[in-house]
Amino acid sequence: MITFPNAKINLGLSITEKRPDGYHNLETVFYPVALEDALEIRTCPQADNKFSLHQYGMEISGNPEENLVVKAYLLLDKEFHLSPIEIHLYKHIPSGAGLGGGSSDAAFMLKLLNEHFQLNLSDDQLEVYAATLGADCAFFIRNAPTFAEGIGNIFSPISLSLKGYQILIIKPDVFVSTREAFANIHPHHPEYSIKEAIKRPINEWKEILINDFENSVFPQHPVIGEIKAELYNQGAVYASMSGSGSSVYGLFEPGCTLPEADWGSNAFSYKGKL
Ligand SMILES: C[C@](O)(CO)[C@H](O)COP(=O)(O)OP(=O)(O)OC[C@H]1O[C@@H](n2ccc(N)nc2=O)[C@H](O)[C@@H]1O
Ligand SMILES: Nc1ncnc2c1ncn2[C@@H]1O[C@H](COP(=O)(O)OP(=O)(O)OP(=O)(O)O)[C@@H](O)[C@H]1O
Repeated sequence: MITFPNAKINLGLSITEKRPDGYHNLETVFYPVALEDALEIRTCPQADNKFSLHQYGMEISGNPEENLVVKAYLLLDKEFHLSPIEIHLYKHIPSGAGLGGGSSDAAFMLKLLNEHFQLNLSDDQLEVYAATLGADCAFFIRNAPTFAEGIGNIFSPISLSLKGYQILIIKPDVFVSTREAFANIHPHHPEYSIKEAIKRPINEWKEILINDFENSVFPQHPVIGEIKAELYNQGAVYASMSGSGSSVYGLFEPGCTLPEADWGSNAFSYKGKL
């Protein structure tokens, strides 16, 4: 059985307060994007090991046990004693990009196992499992435009459609640590609530929809801010860093030609439709 875990972008991201547990409360809108990994599982009842992981495409650091798809399998195996499986993961979503690639793989693995082994878990139950694997994971269970608060795990659906808009995502060859990005933030409540900002026409977002991480990440990695400026130069209606970086996206009017530019050596780029 095969599935295609997709990426997300953040439309606005306010870090509102630091919590006693060290995490931060935030507000953001998650929006799914059709940049996808591929994830396949096959049951191997006779296998000696519970799982084997075969990876292709972009490399991910860490041992198989640290891969979020394996963590997702072991989480459900603890409860439901699943058959051994072979996992094939093709990585196309860059890591350390703020695109939620690892989180998406984990959530899609839970959904895949639920279907494959007929566990009959509801979306609510899957979200609870997903939330234990990472801050962004639960979003990918329902995978629809969502306003998120808390540590990024309390959801309310929003009616927002960017259908027809085009997206260009650029990830320069720069690694931003999410943990460090949070550590450099001075939390505050936004002047213009993201929930309200998102209701305004897209051509007004430039002034009112802000990702708080840009202020702390751009000075350390100027190339990321330069890409954002270039996306506006080239006609983006809205441009922003996603999550804690290092990727930046631009939204472009339906039908316009997306820019071709030299985004720097080893930069990753993706063009698609929302
Ligand atoms: C910034 C976002 O990308 C917004 O979409 C996410 O909140 C980050 O999610 P993520 O990469 O899945 O983050 P995790 O792997 O769960 O956490 C990495 C580290 O970021 C910090 N962290 C994360 C989420 C949060 N709400 N507050 C935090 O302070 C913690 O130090 C944590 O140890
Ligand atoms: N299946 C996986 N795909 C990608 N990264 C994984 C996976 N499993 C574990 N990881 C680890 O998770 C870390 C972050 O990966 P991820 O792709 O979620 O990045 P991100 O861009 O920081 O996402 P986010 O938007 O959640 O901040 C990487 O350092 C990687 O070692």
